[in-house]
Amino acid sequence: MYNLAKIKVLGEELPIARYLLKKLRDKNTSLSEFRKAMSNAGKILAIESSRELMWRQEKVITPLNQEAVELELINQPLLVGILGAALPLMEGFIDIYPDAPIGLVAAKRNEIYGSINIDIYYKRLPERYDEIAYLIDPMLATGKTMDKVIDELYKRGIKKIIIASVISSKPGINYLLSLYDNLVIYSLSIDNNLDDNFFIIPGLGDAGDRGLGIEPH
Ligand SMILES: O=P(O)(O)OC[C@H]1O[C@H](OP(=O)(O)OP(=O)(O)O)[C@H](O)[C@@H]1O
Repeated sequence: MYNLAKIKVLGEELPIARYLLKKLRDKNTSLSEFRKAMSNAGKILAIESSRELMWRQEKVITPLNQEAVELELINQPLLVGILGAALPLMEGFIDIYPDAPIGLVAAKRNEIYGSINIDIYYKRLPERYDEIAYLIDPMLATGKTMDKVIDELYKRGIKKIIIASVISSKPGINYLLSLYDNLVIYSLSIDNNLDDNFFIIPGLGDAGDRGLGIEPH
């Protein structure tokens, strides 16, 4: 099913990913613990997906005046976060890639006649960026928000998009795969279903409300 795409589910191979998912899914997790777990999820997503970026060898001289050859990024990836749930997850990415430029998009999901419509109401993206972009959002539910933002990124010259999410739904991934054949997706978990309100189940609830500490109105 996922022949041309690359999908990495970190919870299948990294115990720490399951440990973070336990914290994030538990409805009794406090705000500070939730944020910490999100930020750590961002770090492991950033680290595990570093193989998707372009690196060059670079020589350094150690304090013992010895040469060592290690790696440096050829270009910084653009870190694009979808507000507001992505904020604590972005923190982890920024820790790992402190020199990376940041783009922000805010999107609202509107339910109309039993389906979801996306309204992008804020965009702070470069006019052109001919490099790799991360698309960072803890939840990939129907996939419609990501679809809108992917479109914005391709219009700006982005040549490869790495989706980084904490929980993705099977229907949401299938929706994106039906539209794009070259997606790279890193997620801590893939959950099977969406409920009648298009929330991922079992999921972790509303990642925006839980990570920001308020319900908007
Ligand atoms: O895959 P989709 O069905 O498009 O849904 C995913 C979107 O829903 C959540 O945001 P939400 O609408 O709750 O906004 P918030 O982050 O501001 O709370 C989530 O953070 C994604 O942005």
